[in-house]
Amino acid sequence: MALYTTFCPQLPKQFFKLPLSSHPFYHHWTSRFSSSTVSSSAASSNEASRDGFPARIGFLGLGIMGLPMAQNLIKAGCDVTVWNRTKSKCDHLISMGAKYEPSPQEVASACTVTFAMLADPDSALDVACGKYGALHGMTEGKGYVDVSTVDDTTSKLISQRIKSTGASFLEAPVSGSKKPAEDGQLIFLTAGDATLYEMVSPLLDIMGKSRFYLGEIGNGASMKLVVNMIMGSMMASFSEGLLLSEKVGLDPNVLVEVVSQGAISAPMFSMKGPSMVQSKYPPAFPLKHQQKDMRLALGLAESVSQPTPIAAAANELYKAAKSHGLSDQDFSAVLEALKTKLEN
Ligand SMILES: NC(=O)C1=CN([C@@H]2O[C@H](COP(=O)(O)OP(=O)(O)OC[C@H]3O[C@@H](n4cnc5c(N)ncnc54)[C@H](OP(=O)(O)O)[C@@H]3O)[C@@H](O)[C@H]2O)C=CC1
Ligand SMILES: O=CC(=O)O
Repeated sequence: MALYTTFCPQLPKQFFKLPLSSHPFYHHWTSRFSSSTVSSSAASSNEASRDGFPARIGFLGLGIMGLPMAQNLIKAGCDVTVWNRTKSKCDHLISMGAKYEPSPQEVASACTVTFAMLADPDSALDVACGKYGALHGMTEGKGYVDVSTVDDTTSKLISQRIKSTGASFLEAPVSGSKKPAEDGQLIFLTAGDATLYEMVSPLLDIMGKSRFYLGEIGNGASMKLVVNMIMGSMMASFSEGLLLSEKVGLDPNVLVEVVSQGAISAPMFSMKGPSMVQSKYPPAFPLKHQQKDMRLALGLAESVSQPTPIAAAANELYKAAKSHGLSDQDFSAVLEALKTKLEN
């Protein structure tokens, strides 16, 4: 399997303040999506909106990440149709002008491109391919972009099913948390249909600061899992350091400051350290999702017989944190599991 990496530098944000009709992909997009193969509902959705955006865009899954991502599309003038399992989470976006459809199928049917931001492999698969899943609204000429963090096997399965309708599929998990999502500063790790990638790039650039195209389906999912495996191990190690500093009579706030000035400085430590010292974990990246990513990354490592002892040890800590009721706290709450372990 050839892995090739193309880094597409972020176009300046001002670029998107121009009417989209001046974007190089605009004509490509409008001509592709106004082809006769598009269903009638999609054909009507292909008319340029009043702000010059060429298509109706669907967004499925409005949790911590999906909501601000969809919101940024709306703010940029896109014609967005939303769905979420818990309908009340759509209300804010509807008040901003979003349309609503009662199922993923109906969103996909009404839209040209549909994004999905779901919790885990099971929900991503169900929303894409389940009974009222997006699959049933997809036809040739449409695109499905899954931005959830899942494993490569799940992504390949969703891709196969979506493509069996004649539609295109792109996996595009994101690196970056709640604040980068709000600020349109996410990093997209994409793979799959290159034409769809080109077509949705202006939308990715509204939601993100950079994007990587990694080739075959599965490469985006795997890249995301490797990144989050590193992140999860770093957070577990940082937690040990904070607790150790305190136990030996040092001020953990000073440790955060020292770390921030050296070679191991990381924005994550500077951002989360101060609240961790106060045992506060407002959820930006829920701990249950970090543990899911550790589990999936370990499965990935297993598939190629790669030893990952550090990640395996960190995973045990996240599992312990979950069993202590910390699933919905920020993943930095892994520190609490370590405290409990030390106290036991
Ligand atoms: N938070 C973060 O910092 C980041 C998260 N991610 C990844 O993005 C994805 C979403 O994360 P985040 O927004 O934080 O998660 P949340 O837990 O806030 O949101 C999860 C979303 O999935 C929906 N969902 C869950 N189960 C089902 C189901 N069975 N059927 C239909 N919908 C379901 C939820 O619907 P409902 O509202 O009804 O519960 C909600 O819309 C995850 O894969 C995560 O790993 C990636 C980068 C950063
Ligand atoms: O997946 C989480 C993130 O911060 O990236």
